[in-house]
Amino acid sequence: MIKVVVAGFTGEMGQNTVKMVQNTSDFELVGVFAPSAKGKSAADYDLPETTSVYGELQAIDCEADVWIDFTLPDFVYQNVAYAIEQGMRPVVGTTGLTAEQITKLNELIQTNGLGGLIAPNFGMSAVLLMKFAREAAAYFPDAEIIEMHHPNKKDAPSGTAIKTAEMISQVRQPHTQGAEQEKETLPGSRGGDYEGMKIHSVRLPGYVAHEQVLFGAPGEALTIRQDSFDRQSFMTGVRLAVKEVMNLTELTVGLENIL
Ligand SMILES: NC(=O)C1=CN([C@@H]2O[C@H](COP(=O)(O)OP(=O)(O)OC[C@H]3O[C@@H](n4cnc5c(N)ncnc54)[C@H](OP(=O)(O)O)[C@@H]3O)[C@@H](O)[C@H]2O)C=CC1
Ligand SMILES: O=C(O)C1=N[C@H](C(=O)O)C[C@H](O)C1
Repeated sequence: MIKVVVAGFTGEMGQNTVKMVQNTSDFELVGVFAPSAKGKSAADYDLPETTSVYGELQAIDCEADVWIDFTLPDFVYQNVAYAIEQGMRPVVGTTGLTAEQITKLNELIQTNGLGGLIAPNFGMSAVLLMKFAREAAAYFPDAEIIEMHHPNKKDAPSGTAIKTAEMISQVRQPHTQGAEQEKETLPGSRGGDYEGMKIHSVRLPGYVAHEQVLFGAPGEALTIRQDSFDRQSFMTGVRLAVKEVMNLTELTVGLENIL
């Protein structure tokens, strides 16, 4: 039995994750954490009384094997560091961790003899989009990324878009795209810049999580697109990560590394 804590359990992803944990026979939901849950009980959320409900990070004292984090970019580092110090293996979906923070968390994991997984996207369509984009970029070095999400998303660009750009940059020489003397008459029109690639973030009602990578070359173009229409699309990956993290001995980044 793998004992699991879900941090961010009241959020969009947290609610889906709680259901997944409860519906997976070899997982046990031993704790849930969200600031708004301070002073609340399991009964307030229709959770079994064996599930501890926490509203403050430092109060979390339950014995657990895995910490699943779907919180917010501003708090994920402190949450995951605490979880590792409590002996839990992090499965991190929350985006926004810096390279420096990831290095520090990996050192903490090594010190505590654990393993962990960070995945900017647990969806198979997104994992494949990033792999295909890296393959295409070797032949089409001029690319722009458009990510589209629901209007409640706090960070831009998405972690998936940044990971996509990072993977493309493994096979692409940094270079500017567009006119040498281009002028933005409306600031921000050309989007964010990653080694000369442009990244654009769309936030609209009706969208959940979507990304397309546009490649252009003389006389031709290539577009690769993924769509997550429902957050259920992430749950297979999260379930796999919880099982596989028990065998990891370092902090692994990217779901593709455990497929
Ligand atoms: N890797 C992946 O596949 C995916 C990653 N994500 C990422 O997951 C994160 C969450 O997304 P989403 O569920 O839509 O966000 P929501 O805004 O719906 O939920 C955020 C959750 O974080 C909690 N929270 C707020 N502050 C803190 C804190 N200080 N410590 C702990 N928890 C806190 C909220 O609790 P409260 O009730 O107190 O407000 C809430 O439960 C984002 O970073 C997003 O990019 C999203 C989808 C897929
Ligand atoms: O905030 C979201 O919803 C999502 N965030 C992740 C990201 O920033 O890449 C993953 C997915 O796109 C959904």
